[in-house]
Amino acid sequence: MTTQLRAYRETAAVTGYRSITVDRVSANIGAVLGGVRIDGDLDAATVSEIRRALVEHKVVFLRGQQHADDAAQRAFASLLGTPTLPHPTVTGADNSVLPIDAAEGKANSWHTDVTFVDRIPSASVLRAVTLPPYGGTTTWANTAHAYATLNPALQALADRLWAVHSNLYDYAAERTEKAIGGIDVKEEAYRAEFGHIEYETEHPVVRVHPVTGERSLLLGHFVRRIVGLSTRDSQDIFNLLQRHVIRLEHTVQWSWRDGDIAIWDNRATQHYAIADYDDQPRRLHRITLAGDIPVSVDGTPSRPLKGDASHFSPIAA
Ligand SMILES: O=C(O)CCC(=O)C(=O)O
Ligand SMILES: [Fe+2]
Repeated sequence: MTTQLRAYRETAAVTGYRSITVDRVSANIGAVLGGVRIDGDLDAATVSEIRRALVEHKVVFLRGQQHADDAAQRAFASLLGTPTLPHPTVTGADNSVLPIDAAEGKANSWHTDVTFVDRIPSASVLRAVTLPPYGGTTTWANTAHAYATLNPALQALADRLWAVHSNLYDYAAERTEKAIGGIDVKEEAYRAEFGHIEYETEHPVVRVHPVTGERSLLLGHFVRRIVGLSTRDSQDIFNLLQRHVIRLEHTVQWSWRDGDIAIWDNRATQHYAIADYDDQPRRLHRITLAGDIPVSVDGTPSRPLKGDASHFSPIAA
């Protein structure tokens, strides 16, 4: 355990939670927070406890926030971090609120958000707007726990690897899957917009968390290849590590209800939105918080290779 992590854990253990309640959903990831009604006026103690619960449990859930609209969500998110463009290429009606709408595509593939740029978002705040009558759960995996439970020999291997992440990941493979049900025209347009500028960044496969000092595996569906390996070796090593990240014991699955909000630490998680609700409408609104450039175990920062994402910087809340 690093000194940074030990110090962090000791502080957390001594102080406990006073302003909010924190109930684990499972052993390794996820907690429900109580005693919070979101708006822009939460007191500093509550905000700092929410932040702490977030880095400790990786994804936290708030229930009963039916009063919240986009403005309240944005005001709340601004207390936790700095809202940013949700994505360097996707635009929306309001550029800090990203509608996640089934009509425009389904995120049913394991990923960490926006890993193809150097400054990966630190966290996201996702609010249920329209839910299907069945299905439509979201699953998160704890990538720090995944690293911690890897065999030490594999940890040592992963510590030395770097991966290239790109927004032009294998859409063709996705299409084959989609072709079974036919390709939605709007979805095609969304994909065209999403991929119209290529971004590529080299990230360490193991990043050190800037708050807790924990090591975590940085992979997911934007990975194109592992640096220096042949295509086959690259695929095999990716599969070996990615399979470990998404072991069910490392995950939590959330059944959305009206008024729910999920907040995840995008520096220590992957997620997957399960597409098991047929053609029922489903819509959530996401506010994305700016993050910093990952660093490897020896302190080397990620390197952008293609695409200028310098505009992908904090915007005014
Ligand atoms: O639809 C969901 O539940 C999550 C979608 C997603 O990947 C995201 O909001 O980043
Ligand atoms: Fe996502």
